[in-house]
Amino acid sequence: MDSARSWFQKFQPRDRLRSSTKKKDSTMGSGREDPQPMSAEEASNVTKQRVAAAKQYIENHYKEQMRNLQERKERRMVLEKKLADGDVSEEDQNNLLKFHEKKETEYMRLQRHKMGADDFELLTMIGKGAFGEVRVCREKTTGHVYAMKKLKKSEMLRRGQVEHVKAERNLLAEVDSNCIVKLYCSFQDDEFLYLIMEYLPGGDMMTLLMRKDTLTEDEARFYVAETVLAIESIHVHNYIHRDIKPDNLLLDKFGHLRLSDFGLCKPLDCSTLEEKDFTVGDSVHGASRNDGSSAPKRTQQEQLQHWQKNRRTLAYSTVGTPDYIAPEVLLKKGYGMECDWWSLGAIMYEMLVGYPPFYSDDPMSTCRKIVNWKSHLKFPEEAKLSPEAKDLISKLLCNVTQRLGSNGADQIKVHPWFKGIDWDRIYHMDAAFIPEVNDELDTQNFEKFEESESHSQSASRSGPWRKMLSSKDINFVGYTYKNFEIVNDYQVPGMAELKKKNTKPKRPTIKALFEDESEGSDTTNSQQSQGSFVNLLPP
Ligand SMILES: Nc1ncnc2c1ncn2[C@@H]1O[C@H](COP(=O)(O)OP(=O)(O)OP(=O)(O)O)[C@@H](O)[C@H]1O
Repeated sequence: MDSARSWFQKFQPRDRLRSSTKKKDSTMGSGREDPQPMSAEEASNVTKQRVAAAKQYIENHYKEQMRNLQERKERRMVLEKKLADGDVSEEDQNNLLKFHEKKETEYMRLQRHKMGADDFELLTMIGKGAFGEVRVCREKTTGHVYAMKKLKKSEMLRRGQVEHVKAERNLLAEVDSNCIVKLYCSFQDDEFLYLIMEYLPGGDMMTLLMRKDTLTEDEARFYVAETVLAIESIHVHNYIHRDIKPDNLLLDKFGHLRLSDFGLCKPLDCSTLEEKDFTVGDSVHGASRNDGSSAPKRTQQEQLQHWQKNRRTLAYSTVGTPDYIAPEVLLKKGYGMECDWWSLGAIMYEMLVGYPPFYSDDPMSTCRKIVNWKSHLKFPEEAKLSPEAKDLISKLLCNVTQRLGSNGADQIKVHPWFKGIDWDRIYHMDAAFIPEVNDELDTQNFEKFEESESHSQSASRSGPWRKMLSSKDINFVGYTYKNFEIVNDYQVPGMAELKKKNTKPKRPTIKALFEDESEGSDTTNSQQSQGSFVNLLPP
């Protein structure tokens, strides 16, 4: 009953909330003018919105309860089966089952706990995007280290990214794969949305490429192959990323790759260009006027230096870099999963040549080059690419209908450039580079970011104030989420030995026992999204 009352209060029509705000303002003597009264029509629209939000809230709540129950049953069954199939003594089996139940209880407790930014100690900033920042953080009660991505709600609303951010949260919660960054929980306060993810201390591919200039074909083969698996793992869940770029390819402490940043793409606004700007490029005339070919001719080395000089500015700009976006996405003519394979081709080119295939001095010229790719895709002699590498890139950077991968990732996997790759074992093999990581808080593989003066521990939103803020917002209903994995590393006396005994070599937690060997075996969350990171399933 109490919870029913609290959701009802949460979704009170704004006119009611207004009267209480007014009172507060006058007692505080804020000097603010009273807002204009709402018209009857406005009030009715607001009420309708609130009712719809409340309905969604209740539906989510009950769906979630049912799902939790079902998932709990399934987790127990999976564990029992694993224990029965595995070589585990009876005593260990009992301990593991006890541990499992403890974990379930802890998980239930956590489900009830209202998480907030002040549950975490914020540490080094490791990433900056158009909508917020990413930081290493430590959970105060457990001491566990995570990466916290913090996104400004007002900015998401202003740029129409609400559906995208929900898509990101949904996908991360739904797809359980080695190739995707793991989401532990998500929550919100008045100002921000938060994603608490595993911290991947190996850095990102953008930083690796800036440090190495180019990769050998063997090194590139490793990363391209893992990217193929990552893209495949989201496609099988009917998602399209649409904005795959080196900044979104993260490396774990062993150097293995994980895909991240789902849904916050910053589509370059090409609407100021006319269609003819895009379509004339195949001809020599078009190429000379609109495609940036009037820019000075540079050697591969000069182009690489130029690219590196601009790279970070582009990455942190509000527009982002269009260098990896497929032409059909830029032209807004409808696109499918093939667009992610185009991005793979552009990234592979950059790994081997040093800069992306359509790099130009300004992003608009890059867009033009991309849509006129036929006249612009060139392999510099100096880069000495093997014929197989050129062939694969050319089969990825081409028309949708001819593009490799249109009929599934297997088309790409059998390409001769990947000869010798053991697709089933690549995530268990040594990575091309093993990153140097000295401790769990080490951030040496990331760029250094300057702290702005305003940064302070969760600022005024922490402490008792949090409880007083209305922490939900109708635009972001359903954002809050907690993954069962969050309790995976909770300490249980005597478990250390068991953990050692029962885990696979590269997964030093008891998690291995709860996991299925196959990718994407667990579907944990509701799916409903659109936008840059698209779920093709009906809601
Ligand atoms: N889980 C993580 N572990 C380690 N580093 C991370 C993690 N998530 C993000 N980063 C770092 O932060 C950077 C920005 O992250 P991300 O791309 O998700 O943020 P964003 O605000 O969505 O950026 P964009 O502007 O590209 O959309 C990444 O390039 C990476 O360096």
